[in-house]
Amino acid sequence: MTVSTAETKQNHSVKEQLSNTNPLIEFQAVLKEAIEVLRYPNDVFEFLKEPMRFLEVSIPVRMDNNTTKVFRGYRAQHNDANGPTKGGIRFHPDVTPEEVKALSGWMSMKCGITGLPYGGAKGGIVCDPRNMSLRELELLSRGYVRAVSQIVGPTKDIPAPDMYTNSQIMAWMLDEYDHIREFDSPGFITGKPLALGGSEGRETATSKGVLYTLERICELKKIPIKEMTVIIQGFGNVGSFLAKYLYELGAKVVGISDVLGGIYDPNGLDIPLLLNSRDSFGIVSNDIERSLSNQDLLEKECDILIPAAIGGQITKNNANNIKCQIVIEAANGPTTKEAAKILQERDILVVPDILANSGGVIVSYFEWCQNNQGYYWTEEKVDQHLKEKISSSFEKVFQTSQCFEVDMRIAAYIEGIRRVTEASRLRGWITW
Ligand SMILES: NC(=O)C1=CN([C@@H]2O[C@H](COP(=O)(O)OP(=O)(O)OC[C@H]3O[C@@H](n4cnc5c(N)ncnc54)[C@H](O)[C@@H]3O)[C@@H](O)[C@H]2O)C=CC1
Ligand SMILES: O=C(O)CCC(=O)C(=O)O
Repeated sequence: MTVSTAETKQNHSVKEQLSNTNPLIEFQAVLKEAIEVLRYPNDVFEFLKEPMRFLEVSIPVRMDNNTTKVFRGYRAQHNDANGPTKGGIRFHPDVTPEEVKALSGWMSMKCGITGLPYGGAKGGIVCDPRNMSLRELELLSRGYVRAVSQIVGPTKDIPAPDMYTNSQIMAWMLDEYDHIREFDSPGFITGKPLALGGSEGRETATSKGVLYTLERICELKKIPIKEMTVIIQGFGNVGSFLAKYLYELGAKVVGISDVLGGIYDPNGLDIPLLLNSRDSFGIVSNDIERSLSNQDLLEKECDILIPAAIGGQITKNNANNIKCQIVIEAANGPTTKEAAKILQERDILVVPDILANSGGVIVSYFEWCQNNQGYYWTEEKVDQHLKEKISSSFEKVFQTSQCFEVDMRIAAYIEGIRRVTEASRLRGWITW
């Protein structure tokens, strides 16, 4: 697959925008504010601002043209006081150590809010999977597992899919781990195919979680979803299922995008057609015209804006131009702290990533429980438990935001920090 000029331009402008945002600094800034609201000592900030463990590895891969290419890979384990660490693996050309560290911190917060018996982790490999063959991807996936095998495992650190990784990549990783350990360990990784011990409902879990969060917001604001206009940035695992569910519920999805640009129609898009024309990387067929850039799409009028692609999309540069009532963060880290402040001043509600997209890790937890028990649930059971867990997490964060008079992001961090620090304190890792 070759990269088009349009894509190069799009990537270039995204990079320019991202160059001003460092996800680790973003994570640390909100962490610090939440710790101050809690009146916890600064030692807590010093303890949580970086992952407890960070591994950087080289992965040599014999490419199809017979040359050897060496890829950089990372695994960050933020805090394991509450249990083994948990978090996805991202394959993306722009992966950086700072991004992986921040993503691991966000995972700790997510697991804390939702009360899962995990700490946060995240992995990443600097690569462009869209320009690699299946054979090369398999070798890279297996090489990554060999390189990190000492620090991962079903009771240590459990990976899962994230951007540009999927159930097939999880299957190769599981197989490699089983070879190294010499026994069958389905609980090593989640988001794997059903035939290898995956869970019903994991593929759709993140988007369903976002949907349940949105339903709660609509109830609170007393606006029916049917009357909503929605824009979704990103049409991959999260964005595409979300578009499908919203369309089925009668909402008007007026804009979507992929890495190549935005597709917009104020009368509503033909979502079934777009779903049929997307590839496994969440890219819609080139026959469909992208009338505007990703950045322009974010500034179009709608009721609900859902960033569901990459981080650093809503910044101080465009926050004043956003024209919606509610932003639901399906992606990790799409809104910078400065931008969130501007949106709050403009009375735009932001539902934070660490709450809104926690459906993925919640169902990954159910998958791990099923693997440990060797007993598998129906999709209805998975869905019912997901709804219960995300709804109770939402109520907790909402109450905390009222109680401390803070926005939902700070409230979500407060819940995450409380749980991580309680376990760390009981273990004697921090004292005050
Ligand atoms: N898959 C999961 O279970 C979870 C995913 N997330 C987050 O949701 C977001 C999306 O993840 P997935 O849907 O799994 O990824 P994916 O790889 O399935 O899809 C990514 C989508 O984003 C688009 N995209 C890539 N680069 C872009 C750019 N520069 N500008 C605009 N669009 C771009 C792609 O074309 C594709 O449509 C990520 O931030 C991820 O960390 C969060 C929680 C769980
Ligand atoms: O399913 C998981 O364990 C982690 C999903 C993830 O990486 C995320 O929530 O960002």
